[in-house]
Amino acid sequence: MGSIRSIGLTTASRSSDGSSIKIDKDDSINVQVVLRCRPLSGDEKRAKMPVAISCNEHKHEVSVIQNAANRHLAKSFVFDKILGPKSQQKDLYEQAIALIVNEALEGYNCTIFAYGQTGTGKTYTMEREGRKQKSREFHNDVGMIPRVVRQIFDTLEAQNNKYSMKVTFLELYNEEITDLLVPDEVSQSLDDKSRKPIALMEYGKGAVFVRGLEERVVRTADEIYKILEEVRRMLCRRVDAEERIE
Ligand SMILES: Nc1ncnc2c1ncn2[C@@H]1O[C@H](COP(=O)(O)OP(=O)(O)OP(=O)(O)O)[C@@H](O)[C@H]1O
Repeated sequence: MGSIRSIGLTTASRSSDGSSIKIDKDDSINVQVVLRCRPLSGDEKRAKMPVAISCNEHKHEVSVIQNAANRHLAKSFVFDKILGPKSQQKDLYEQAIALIVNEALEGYNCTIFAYGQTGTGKTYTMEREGRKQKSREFHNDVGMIPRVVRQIFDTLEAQNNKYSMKVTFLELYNEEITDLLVPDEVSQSLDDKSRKPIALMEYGKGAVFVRGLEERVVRTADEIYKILEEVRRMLCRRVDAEERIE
């Protein structure tokens, strides 16, 4: 069972003449499912594991190979978009993510999440970090979250508007919500009364929000990268501590 980690960005943007941005009140929900197939890993290749799928990006179709010897295709599935094993992070970003970020900046509520069985590439696709030394340039394998953060700030700065931004960062695991912006040391030192309750609340029409999450005001993309790094380290420490207990 995997966990869901969600980093939330709340932006309020105001044009230079002081009028606020227009938000379309259309409640319709538009869901797109993009399938990304990762290449075989080094270990899988060494173990001579057969390739189990065949991607047709043009037809938006993936076929499951039932018999690897004669490449018999058992079943095909159609998605809104397919990215095959040769696809790069940049391809996914340009073809499926950048547009959603533009919509979020126009005032729509948008969510991007990765879903899949363990080892399928969720962390690689979403979180992978890495910038070339002393440069704004990303390495090729940098994931979606750092790219989204950069696009948001680049767009807001280019518009020369006033804006404010807050981030939240939570983990949902085994039906429990953990606020990742409250360091483990702090959360363990609080007594029950001082601890902010974290609950998933509904407010009409199926919309939900998480009450009691820590929010941090951020002014630059680097401040968000620092938070991501801080949380990544905290999670590594947590995994180490759990392994020591086992
Ligand atoms: N598109 C890709 N290209 C190259 N390597 C990839 C790709 N996707 C994933 N990998 C590699 O496959 C391995 C598993 O990926 P990852 O850890 O991202 O899976 P996950 O879905 O997050 O797994 P878990 O649910 O267990 O956390 C990693 O070594 C990662 O570097």
